[in-house]
Amino acid sequence: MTVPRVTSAEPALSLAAVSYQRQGRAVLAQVSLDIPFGQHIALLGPNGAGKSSLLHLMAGRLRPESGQVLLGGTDLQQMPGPERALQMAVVHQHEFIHAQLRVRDYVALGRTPHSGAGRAEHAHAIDTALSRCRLQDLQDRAMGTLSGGEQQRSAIARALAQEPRILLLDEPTNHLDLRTRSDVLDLLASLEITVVAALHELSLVQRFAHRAVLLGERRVVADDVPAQVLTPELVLGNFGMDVFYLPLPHRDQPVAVFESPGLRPAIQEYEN
Ligand SMILES: Nc1ncnc2c1ncn2[C@@H]1O[C@H](COP(=O)(O)OP(=O)(O)OP(=O)(O)O)[C@@H](O)[C@H]1O
Repeated sequence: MTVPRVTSAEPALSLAAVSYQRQGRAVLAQVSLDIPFGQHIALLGPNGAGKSSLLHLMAGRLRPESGQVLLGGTDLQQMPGPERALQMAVVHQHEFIHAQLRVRDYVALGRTPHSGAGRAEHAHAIDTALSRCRLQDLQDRAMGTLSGGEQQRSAIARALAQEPRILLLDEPTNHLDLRTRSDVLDLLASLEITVVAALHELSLVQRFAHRAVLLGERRVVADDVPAQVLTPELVLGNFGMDVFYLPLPHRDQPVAVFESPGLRPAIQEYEN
């Protein structure tokens, strides 16, 4: 079966009234989303809101109870895995890491769907991915000897070596130190492909996302530009935190700072 080439006239990924349950309990109900090509989306929500489940549904790893997930107009469930892998790469929250594998060989696994490519093409894609994730110096190390952050960067490099048109990531900044976290978000922001990333760090959303989708109570609570989703009302209602926006001279947008509501009287007193 050949998959129609995805064109920019239709959404890269489309969820139509997708419902999903685990062990008889509804996790997502009637979720609909159209994700255009090149858009970067932050998938937000408190623990257990269904972010990972939604990413697994988008990746075709889970099957909806009802509704459809379409990749370039084709139902993902009808699309053979290798065809899907030519278009979409996934970085899971808990990647299975092959401890004995060299970093370069692990990243090269991303080339698996490109069976028709030549040696030079593979090498170029692997070198580019290693370089973008600052892994050139580690490429001969065994994966099992890397730190959690280095393994995370390797998992992202493997996904980039796949040269996908859509990249799905589940909490890609886990395990990363401050500098690497910032680098990874800048890297994601620089990608000219569709990116959907589940993120817990709300203060970083604006660094890479054009759009934020907030999940809560099995459905999409808000879906808009990040500033319209990370409003004080929605942040308090969904995360139980206050958000303050601080202008900084070197940034175009104010920086979001999250505080416990218990500190509100002290902050208001300071502001006055
Ligand atoms: N294998 C499973 N069996 C049963 N229930 C599950 C399973 N995996 C997830 N769930 C439940 O499905 C719901 C959604 O989980 P999911 O992991 O999608 O949320 P999440 O938003 O990604 O959470 P987190 O931020 O904690 O990673 C939760 O209530 C969770 O307990």
